Amino acid sequence: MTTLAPRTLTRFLIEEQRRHANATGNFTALVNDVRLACKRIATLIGKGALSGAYGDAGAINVQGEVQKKLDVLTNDIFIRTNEWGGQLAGMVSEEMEKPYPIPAEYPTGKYLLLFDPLDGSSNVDVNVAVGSIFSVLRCPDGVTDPSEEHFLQPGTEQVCAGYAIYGPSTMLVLSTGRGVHGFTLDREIGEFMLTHPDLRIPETTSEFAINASNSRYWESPITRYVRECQEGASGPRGRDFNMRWVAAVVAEAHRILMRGGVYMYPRDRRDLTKPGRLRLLYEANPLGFLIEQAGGRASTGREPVLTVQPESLHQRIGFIFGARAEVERIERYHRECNDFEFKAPLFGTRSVLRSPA
Ligand SMILES: O=P(O)(O)OC[C@H]1O[C@](O)(COP(=O)(O)O)[C@@H](O)[C@@H]1O
Ligand SMILES: [Mg+2]
Ligand SMILES: [Mg+2]
Repeated sequence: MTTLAPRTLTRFLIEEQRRHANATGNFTALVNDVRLACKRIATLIGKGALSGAYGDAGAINVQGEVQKKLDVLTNDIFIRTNEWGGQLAGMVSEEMEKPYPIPAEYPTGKYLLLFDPLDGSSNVDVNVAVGSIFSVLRCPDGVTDPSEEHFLQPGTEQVCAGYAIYGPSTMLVLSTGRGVHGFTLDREIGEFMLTHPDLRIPETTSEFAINASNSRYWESPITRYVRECQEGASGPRGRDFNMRWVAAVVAEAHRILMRGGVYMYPRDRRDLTKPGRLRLLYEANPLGFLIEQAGGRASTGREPVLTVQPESLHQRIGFIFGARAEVERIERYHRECNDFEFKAPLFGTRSVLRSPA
């Protein structure tokens, strides 16, 4: 009697590596370290209130948000697990104002790692799913000590993107630019097993996600889209829609990769200094990369999110993603809407596909 070769993340990475004749194994080692960071975080989160790490850390991060103890701890886990291996030239995190340089005692490598170590951290204290989101970029040639400008690459440049979700089970979902693959952590053997190969997002959906408490700040294309969904079978869409809101974009992205849907955290008028809620470099870009790789669409409402030229490390952006036909409809509503908000120069974003104005 024989057993089947296990379809593990290790095997997936080695097979990816074999596809590249000149591969050094550095990228494989990098994803291995990210995986270890996610397993460490899964263990910590899984202890719940027993971890002793619930509650606020007593500090404010660069976003002006109150840090949770777990924000700080998970950031430290990402840093410590990834800094020593020799694959990275630097890191950027939601929780650190400046890029993190690799300490002099360790060798440096050719990749940049950008991450949100704990997404949806307000969910932790109520035992609802949270996750970690990461993006891998190439460090520009000849740069060994990258500064902010070297991280400001559009999402199209990502070598790899992924997330871990710490829910009823822990999953790691990633793409190296050849589809999106989901791995479930088998806690007994400590390995991620390929359980969801080649994820695809259905082109249409009857499920949308938006924080409706912000509706008074929305721009008219979003108001129109949501109103038409709410009008259901008797409205212009001719069918009923369902709504969800988990308050963790990683969990929303995961649901959409699993069963479809559309997510909106659009630019709005709540705070004109913040053109959107989500962060471009370590939330929208990696999740947008996965969504596009799964056949969906990721947009600001006005342009593909992956083509936006970043202007700062912690830049926020309107983010709309999911079922391709729905996102294209929302983009059309933005084109059709001619009100003054649409042209507000305050929100200018530069796209690599557009010549600068
Ligand atoms: O509180 P709101 O407006 O519902 O915002 C929820 C959004 O904020 C975020 O939680 C931000 O992430 P962090 O927890 O990493 O700061 C998103 O994941 C989520 O979609
Ligand atoms: Mg986040
Ligand atoms: Mg976070």
